[in-house]
Amino acid sequence: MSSLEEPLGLGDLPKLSINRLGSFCQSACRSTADDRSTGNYTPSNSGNNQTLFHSTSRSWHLQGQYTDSSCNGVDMEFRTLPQKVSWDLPRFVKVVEVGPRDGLQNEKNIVPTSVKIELIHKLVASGLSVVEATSFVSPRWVPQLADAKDVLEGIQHAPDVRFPVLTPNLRRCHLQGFEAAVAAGAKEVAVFASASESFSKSNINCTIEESLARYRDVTSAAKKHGIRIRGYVSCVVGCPVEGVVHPSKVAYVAKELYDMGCAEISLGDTIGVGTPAG
Ligand SMILES: CC(C)(COP(=O)([O-])OP(=O)([O-])OC[C@H]1O[C@@H](n2cnc3c(N)ncnc32)[C@H](O)[C@@H]1OP(=O)([O-])[O-])[C@@H](O)C(=O)NCCC(=O)NCCSC(=O)C[C@@](C)(O)CC(=O)[O-]
Repeated sequence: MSSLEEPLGLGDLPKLSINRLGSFCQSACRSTADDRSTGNYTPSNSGNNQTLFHSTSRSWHLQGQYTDSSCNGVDMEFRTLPQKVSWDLPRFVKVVEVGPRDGLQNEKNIVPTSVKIELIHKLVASGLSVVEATSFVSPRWVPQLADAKDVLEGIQHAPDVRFPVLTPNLRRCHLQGFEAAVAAGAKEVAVFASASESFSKSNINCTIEESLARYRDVTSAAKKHGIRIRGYVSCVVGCPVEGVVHPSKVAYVAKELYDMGCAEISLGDTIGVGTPAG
């Protein structure tokens, strides 16, 4: 699942100018640093060769001759490749890792809490800075994540890593949903709507409008607590029951989520039908 932190219009996309295509391929093998605010990007220099990848306003340039033996033991030089290749790329790609939630919610066998915590720590250690940790949903609906409180309380929080959790409602009774998430230390939550009525019904047992009303409660409480909110729209291309989903429905739900304060909207091709035509 990917999402854009800020919507980029075509005009906002930077032009990528690369003097040597091969250099780009090689640097991609071992990229290490990515300064999102400036667009500066400096691959590691573990080999003997130097390369610099930087941006000046909207243009990216790769400078210097580059040979590298660090990727697959191949020593390549790209003198013969085209001198300049240009195409449009976004300034950065944000990865939101959802395995501990989206992956484990479907596991036939319930994964022990300690293993979930270890998984999350390993994902963070691999360099991921946003790891969706769990869901504060009904344990009747998703027994695999019934230990949400223990998982969120058990992980080591770090200032530069975010652990959003799914919250389907403010609460139903006792300490549930958003309120339980906050009590367990959540600093970021996600609400999840659908562009398809059938999917909404089967996933969260309510209509799209009912879900949006619940999420308005969640988002207004989140704003009071200074908690960041992500929004999901499921079935943005197709629904397993309804088939094709019209883009206007997706736009409607996304705008509602945006208007209620979601800082980021994930458009999910939930059943994976958004493949290129032809
Ligand atoms: C939304 C509900 C809760 C409605 O479920 P409901 O049964 O309609 O809820 P209700 O209000 O009638 O309450 C029924 C029972 O649930 C309890 N309850 C009510 N709320 C909570 C709560 N927050 N936490 C714990 N318990 C809760 C409530 O206390 C009550 O308990 P009882 O009195 O019967 O003992 C339910 O349908 C649910 O939990 N659904 C979650 C489904 C889910 O997690 N789906 C997977 C995530 S979505 C997804 O994967 C898509 C996504 C995000 O990845 C994007 C994409 O790829 O498309």
